[in-house]
Amino acid sequence: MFLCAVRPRQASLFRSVVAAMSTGTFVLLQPLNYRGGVRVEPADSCGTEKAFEPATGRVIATLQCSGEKEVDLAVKNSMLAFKSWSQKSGMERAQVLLEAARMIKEQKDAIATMETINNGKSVFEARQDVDTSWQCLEYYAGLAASMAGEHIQLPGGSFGYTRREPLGVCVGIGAWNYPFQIACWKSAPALACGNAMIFKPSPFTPVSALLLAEIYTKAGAPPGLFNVVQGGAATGQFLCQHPDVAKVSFTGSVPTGAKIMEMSAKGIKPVTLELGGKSPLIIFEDCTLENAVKGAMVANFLSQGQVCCNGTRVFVQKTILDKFIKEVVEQTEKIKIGDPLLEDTRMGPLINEPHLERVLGFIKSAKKQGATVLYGGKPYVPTDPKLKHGFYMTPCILTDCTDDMTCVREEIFGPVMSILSFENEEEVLERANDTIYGLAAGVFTRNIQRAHRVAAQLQVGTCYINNYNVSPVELPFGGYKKSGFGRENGRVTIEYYSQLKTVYVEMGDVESF
Ligand SMILES: NC(=O)c1ccc[n+]([C@@H]2O[C@H](COP(=O)([O-])OP(=O)(O)OC[C@H]3O[C@@H](n4cnc5c(N)ncnc54)[C@H](O)[C@@H]3O)[C@@H](O)[C@H]2O)c1
Ligand SMILES: NCCCC=O
Repeated sequence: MFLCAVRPRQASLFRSVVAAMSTGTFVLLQPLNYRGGVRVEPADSCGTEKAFEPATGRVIATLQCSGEKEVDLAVKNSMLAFKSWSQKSGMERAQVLLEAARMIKEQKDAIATMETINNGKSVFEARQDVDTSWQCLEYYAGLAASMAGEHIQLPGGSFGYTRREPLGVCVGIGAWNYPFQIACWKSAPALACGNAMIFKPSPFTPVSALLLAEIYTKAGAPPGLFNVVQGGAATGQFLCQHPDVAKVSFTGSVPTGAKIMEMSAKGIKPVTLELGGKSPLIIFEDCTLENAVKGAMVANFLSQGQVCCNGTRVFVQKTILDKFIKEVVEQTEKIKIGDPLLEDTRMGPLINEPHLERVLGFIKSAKKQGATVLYGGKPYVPTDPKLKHGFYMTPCILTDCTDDMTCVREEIFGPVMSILSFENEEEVLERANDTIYGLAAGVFTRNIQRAHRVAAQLQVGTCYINNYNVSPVELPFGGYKKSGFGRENGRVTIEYYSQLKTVYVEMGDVESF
């Protein structure tokens, strides 16, 4: 068994160590909080949490959940960093972000390996997540120097101008499905705007945010600019309720999002909420079928189906239903399930045992409600003996689904595709929009007018035309309805991490009463 104890200045050692690692060998012993530019044990704790390697079911770390005192220390430390960082020019901030992006690129394989060990997604996918992470840092580095206000001419030679200013210490709270990417997508725009950030990863995936923290420090960020506190709900609450926290950006479930908003409302803090979904994917008879099938696979089985924007309600026009089902089953049979660190694996384990049970429970209830399990949906034990306690299942295709079934209404967050049929555009639009969620949607058609007409009418934050689950950092990402508000990525996110000051300048005399 390999015991890894990596210190901040040992990044190159870390790289070679991780590159040499295989499934079933990693144990993390060093402190998991990051404050003031170094790893630290929390000053106090409110319990412990275990982090697993989903591929083997082994515990890789036991983390101390940060208590109120540790959260306060992290906030004070970040406030100090904010003082100097907020005074820097956009170009100066950009240099740090660009250097951090360069280091992420250089350490891509090591970061992806670590992510795979802690999260279970295939290393093939984890590398793509690392790419969208450094790209995000580069993107906001590019915007940092061009952030500017306006000059407004007023009567009598007086004038006004606006300054785009940072908010202060921002909190980022992450979900477990994209641990490194979420930390980057929140911190890059926050830091580019001149804020400091305290990030709390999910207790299931505490590891990769620390790699990012170390990279920021090495890239020249002042100590405390990006701190990491570990813990679960209680630690998250301490962060949201702290009076010196200026903003909370949250990624996670709808019920937790509601709590975050409530806590933030008490402190009049702006929030960004990136929440769950139950997105529709609409496949018209005039699509290119091969692309539509591939799109449905990407929309459902990426990251073992644990993706917020997955298109899990697959509406297929009746005339091509049989053909589509035949093709999608054939493609699903080919998915290689197993050790996520192997190059040709495309489906690893789910995040943990309770979640696996929950997903299997949805399939059971779908059967009870009349759906047909056409393919998969069963626990899976890989042949490799070291994987026998991992949290695997076969990808599942449900047919004969109806709009009122639980599997069609609720977010399953696992590899379960529900196929529904439809007759015409008007009908499918009404059904697609009949949900509390509004994160994403997809439409496959070769009719250009129809594609844009449908996209305009879908009540969602992102609509993919003839593709699915593509996340270029230049495009804003976020939800409508209960899938949240605020955006990540794109130019618009600058507005969510900054505030506007108006300055009035009098050029004449003050008129008296
Ligand atoms: N829209 C998006 O961009 C996006 C991206 C990824 C995941 N998600 C959603 O996230 C969910 C899965 O993630 P999850 O299971 O980690 O979600 P979750 O809501 O259980 O937890 C998310 C985070 O919130 C913390 N937390 C839990 N209770 C809290 C509280 N009372 N106060 C403060 N913090 C608290 C958790 O420790 C974790 O860090 C799914 O619904 C998925 O769709 C959304
Ligand atoms: N790749 C971005 C999607 C994150 C949602 O879970």
